[in-house]
Amino acid sequence: MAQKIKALTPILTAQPVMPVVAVESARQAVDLARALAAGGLRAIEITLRTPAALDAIRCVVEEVPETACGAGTVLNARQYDQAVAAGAKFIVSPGATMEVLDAARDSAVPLLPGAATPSEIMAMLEEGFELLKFFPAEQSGGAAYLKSLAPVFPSIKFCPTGGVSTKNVNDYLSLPNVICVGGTWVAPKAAVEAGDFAEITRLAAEAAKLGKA
Ligand SMILES: O=C(O)C(=O)C[C@H](O)[C@H](O)COP(=O)(O)O
Repeated sequence: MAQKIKALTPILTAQPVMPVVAVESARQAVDLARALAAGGLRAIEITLRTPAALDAIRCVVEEVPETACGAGTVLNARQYDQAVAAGAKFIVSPGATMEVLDAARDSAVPLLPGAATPSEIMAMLEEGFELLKFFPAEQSGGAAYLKSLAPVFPSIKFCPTGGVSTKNVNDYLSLPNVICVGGTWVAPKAAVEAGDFAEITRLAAEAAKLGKA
């Protein structure tokens, strides 16, 4: 098994919801990670979609040790290595390329690669990856689509991300092939910009109570 399942599983099973965030500064990321952890969400995916992301990962790893800080939107080996150097505990990719899979094989830091179709899932199985991100979840067919994959791919567990919200989260979490979900709703941009971290703690606490973990 190329995937470091033993390292990845505890991170994905510790909480039902993985907060996916894009941060403007390292300070904002630290405040956010603390607010989420206070609500019971102690893993966070900081996407490499802002210039502050790598610095943010570095600071969260140092200053919020109770949080498992991962890097998201990792699209190539260079970003994989940069995220690992920043201290990321796990790497998330919206899809999967041979380059990213090779980077994962060479690293102690586990990868959650993305897949959305049966052929993509079969390619991941061939490469030894069984914990997958399902992205973009809602837009690709949602919980009904994932449910139909379960009997065909019994060994695969997904983290659906993209369009998951309080409205549909239970549809996903009730499926046998869902290990957790990813989403931005627990850290809304407006609350982050307003510095309303109490609201984020409240949303995190609500999310932490959902089924699964
Ligand atoms: O950049 C990535 O690799 C991502 O994972 C993108 C996220 O899945 C979406 O940002 C989810 O956004 P929501 O639909 O608001 O929950």
